[in-house]
Amino acid sequence: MISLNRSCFLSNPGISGTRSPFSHSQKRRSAPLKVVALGTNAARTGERNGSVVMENTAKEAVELKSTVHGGVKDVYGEDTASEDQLVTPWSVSVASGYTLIRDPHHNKGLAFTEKERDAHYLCGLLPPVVISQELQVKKMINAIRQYQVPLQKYIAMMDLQGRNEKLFYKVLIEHVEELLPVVYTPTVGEACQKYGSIFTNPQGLFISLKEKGKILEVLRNWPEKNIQVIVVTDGERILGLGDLGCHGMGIPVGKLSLYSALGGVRPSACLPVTIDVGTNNEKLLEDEFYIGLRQKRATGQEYAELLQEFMTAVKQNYGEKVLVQFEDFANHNAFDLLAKYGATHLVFNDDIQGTASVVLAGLMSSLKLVGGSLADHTFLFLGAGEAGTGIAELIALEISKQTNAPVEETRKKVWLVDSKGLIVSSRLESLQHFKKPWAHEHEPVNTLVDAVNAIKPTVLIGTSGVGRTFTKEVVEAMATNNERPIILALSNPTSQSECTAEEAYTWTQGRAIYCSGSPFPPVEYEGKVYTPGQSNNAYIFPGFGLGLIMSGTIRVHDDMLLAASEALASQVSGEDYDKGLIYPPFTNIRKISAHIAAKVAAKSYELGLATRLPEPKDLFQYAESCMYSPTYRSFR
Ligand SMILES: NC(=O)C1=CN([C@@H]2O[C@H](COP(=O)(O)OP(=O)(O)OC[C@H]3O[C@@H](n4cnc5c(N)ncnc54)[C@H](OP(=O)(O)O)[C@@H]3O)[C@@H](O)[C@H]2O)C=CC1
Ligand SMILES: CC(=O)C(=O)O
Ligand SMILES: [Mg+2]
Repeated sequence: MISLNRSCFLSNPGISGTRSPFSHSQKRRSAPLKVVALGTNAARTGERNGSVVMENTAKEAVELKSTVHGGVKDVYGEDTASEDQLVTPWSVSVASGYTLIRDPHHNKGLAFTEKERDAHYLCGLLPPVVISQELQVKKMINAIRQYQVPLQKYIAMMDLQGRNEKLFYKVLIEHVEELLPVVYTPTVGEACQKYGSIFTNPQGLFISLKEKGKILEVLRNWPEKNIQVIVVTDGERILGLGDLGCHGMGIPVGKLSLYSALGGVRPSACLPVTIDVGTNNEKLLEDEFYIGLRQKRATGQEYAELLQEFMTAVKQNYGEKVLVQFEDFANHNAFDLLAKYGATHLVFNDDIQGTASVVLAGLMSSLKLVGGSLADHTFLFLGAGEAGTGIAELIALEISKQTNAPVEETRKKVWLVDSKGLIVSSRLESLQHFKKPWAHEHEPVNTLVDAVNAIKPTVLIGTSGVGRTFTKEVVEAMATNNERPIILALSNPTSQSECTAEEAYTWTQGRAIYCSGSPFPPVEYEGKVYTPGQSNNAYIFPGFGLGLIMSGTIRVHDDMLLAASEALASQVSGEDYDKGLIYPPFTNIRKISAHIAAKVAAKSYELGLATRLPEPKDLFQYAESCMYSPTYRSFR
């Protein structure tokens, strides 16, 4: 085998003179290229058997260079490595035979044609029948439906992802409303809680304190080189389930599968990462199946240094334009990381910024049902952390843009309650920095129901992570003060929802405009069926990320979040409004994501933050054309 540097990979993957036994196939444009790591680093990759397959034809590789490639120069790191640095000796061959059907990027299972079976040494390795991908989808969804337990469905989907990636995405895209609750919230929450017990094949990259000093090397163990999006967690605030340590890996894996299914970012360009600095979850530390470091969380300088090394290595390995999405960090780190790396990297905090954008979109569209402008409303939050203050700030910013009032003024339309009661000026000294802008003049109020009665909000938003905190008394107070109370119970998973759909409709006699973070089924109340909406950042981040990537954006700007909100709100149809919905259905999510991507990219060009020039004429069409398709390719 011949070691491969990037320039020859991009210009001529069918390298002549290779000693691979399948070298004849390398001249074929659609042969599945296999990039193999050999030597010392490969030995450390263990369960990959030192061999991985990259999904790139020569044509695609050249296209990558000219389109959305993430600014990578020295893909394998060999050109820039100094003599004392270790490198991974990558080389290229063609996947075939047993390796091909064990390779999730290229495996088609029974859909390999006769011709492909002949050409790629598959004869005898598969039963005689050849079926279409459509039939495979039908078979898979039927199989998933047989499982009664959601976690079994999750395991079956993860197994499919590890076996046949294209089929996984085709099933997910074609049955998105049915399968989102399986691969994402609420089931992913249960999967994280039981991650050690259900763990079989590792997914994503685990970077623990043990890797301190060699994170760059660890990144280079990952088989894919053209990474465009990284979703990273340190597992400290997994949904509303608290510190799940290394078991938080389910979240980056789930979020990135939505990046591909909902936003069309190629799966090979996505990298899930869990930073393991320990856990303070005693139950996990005592759990014999726990997969992470068995120690208390590192904090302070030790934590900061690991994150700094990670962020530096990411930029060095993948370039300036790789998007790093922070996910489910605890708020004592999340705000600081966003502020620090927002100045030097393309970073996005989904819990602060993605959530803000999705909720603002819902509020914009809800005006069609309740009337008035945003400035006419009063907002009360239960929960003043990442999600709560993130949403609050974007609402204030939007009102400020609409009314030309300073944001310090428009913030006064928004009130927040935390675990100690209403945030008011007398508490200012003791408040965390992200709560301080919300400490308005008011006498202390201890309970949510008292806050509802005192503030008389038109919109009540739950971001507390604590279930059933919108009690009957609270919801009834909202219904007394408002003809159509807007009630958003955003906490995930379902068990943490501030109130159920049934409670919201029953306690308001069907008048509530209700959304939850995790989906609830329709509710029948006094002979009428009410369809609850889902207010989840999954509407935003896939399209938002696509917009950043396709425009080569180098920094995230708040105006892009506002653009994404407007784009999402514009996709709500008259039919949706008739049903009392303030979000469009997820069935159209790829179109919605393309609209969001186009508006985000347009804003980025306007702000001078996009580097992909010239700007495409039709950004919506361009977004659609960039999207990953899970349809099988033919191998010659
Ligand atoms: N639907 C969606 O798209 C999203 C949903 N979420 C969900 O939102 C929830 C919160 O996430 P996040 O903001 O990141 O978490 P944080 O930990 O940053 O914030 C939680 C906030 O809730 C407050 N709180 C906790 N318990 C109570 C209580 N009993 N009464 C009043 N306030 C309370 C905390 O108060 P104190 O500060 O005093 O401790 C804190 O202000 C999670 O369940 C998460 O799953 C998050 C992102 C997106
Ligand atoms: C949806 C999400 O990001 C959360 O609950 O944390
Ligand atoms: Mg999150």
